[in-house]
Amino acid sequence: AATLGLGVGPPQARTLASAATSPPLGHRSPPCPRRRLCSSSPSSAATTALAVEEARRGRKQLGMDSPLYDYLLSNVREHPVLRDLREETASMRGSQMQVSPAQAQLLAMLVQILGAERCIEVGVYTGYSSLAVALALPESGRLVACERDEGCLEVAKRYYQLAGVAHKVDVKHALAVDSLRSLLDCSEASSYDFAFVDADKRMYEEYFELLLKLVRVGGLIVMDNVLWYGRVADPLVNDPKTISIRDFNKKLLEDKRVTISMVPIGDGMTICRKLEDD
Ligand SMILES: C[S@@+](CC[C@H](N)C(=O)[O-])C[C@H]1O[C@@H](n2cnc3c(N)ncnc32)[C@H](O)[C@@H]1O
Repeated sequence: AATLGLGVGPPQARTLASAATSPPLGHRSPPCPRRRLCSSSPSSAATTALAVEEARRGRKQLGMDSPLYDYLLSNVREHPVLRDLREETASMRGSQMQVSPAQAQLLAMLVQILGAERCIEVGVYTGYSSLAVALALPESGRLVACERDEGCLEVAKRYYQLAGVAHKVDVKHALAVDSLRSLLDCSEASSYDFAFVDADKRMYEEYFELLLKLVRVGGLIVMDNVLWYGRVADPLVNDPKTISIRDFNKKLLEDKRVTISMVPIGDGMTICRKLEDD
């Protein structure tokens, strides 16, 4: 999910019906959707701007035109409480930060495939992705949810209650780095199955290193926004967040401690599987 610092605007998490009322993407996009992420295109700055605008308008899938995006959304199974949260969040500042329903569904499936019991999320916002993870956990499961914004957490906690999963979520209201370090100080290294990172982009490398200590061998760390609206592929875009994600992606490609899969869902998520302990 995107960050407020991007300057991208309001409601992204719309209902399927309201998403369907958006002007067709094809009216404004180049003939080949792949061009949206093509850095060698002479109009790369324009296509990057288009991707950012798409996010602002609630279009949460890079490189996909309107009918196909609507079709994707109509094939997502979304828990009714997740849908209510998405609809409430749509009117809130920063709603474009929320992961898409398709992304949340993938996160939940990864948790289920892993048989995860212990999870961490970095960047909760109003709780959409964390609620999807908590719903996928068994009754005995635990999700450590790290978020610095108290107002967002109030919304998230209300929805954990509504969905009957509040007992599974351990909310850490603090800077995420401090929360992760305190888990390590409490001897919780190599004890987590799954982590999802969706917070400040300039801290990705630090979060990844801390989580690599906290996650067990075979466990997953999923990093969001790795395609950053296509900005990472545009050599003309060199703001600090873009450079940070670009550098992070480059390092991850060489990192022998994990196997990786960069999945072009939403704004891009890289799934990392830990191979070894230090
Ligand atoms: C992209 S949003 C998360 C969206 C969420 N995953 C969802 O699907 O709704 C990023 C969140 O990270 C939080 N955040 C940013 N920097 C942080 C930090 N250093 N420590 C804790 N939370 C942070 C922001 O307050 C924001 O709510």
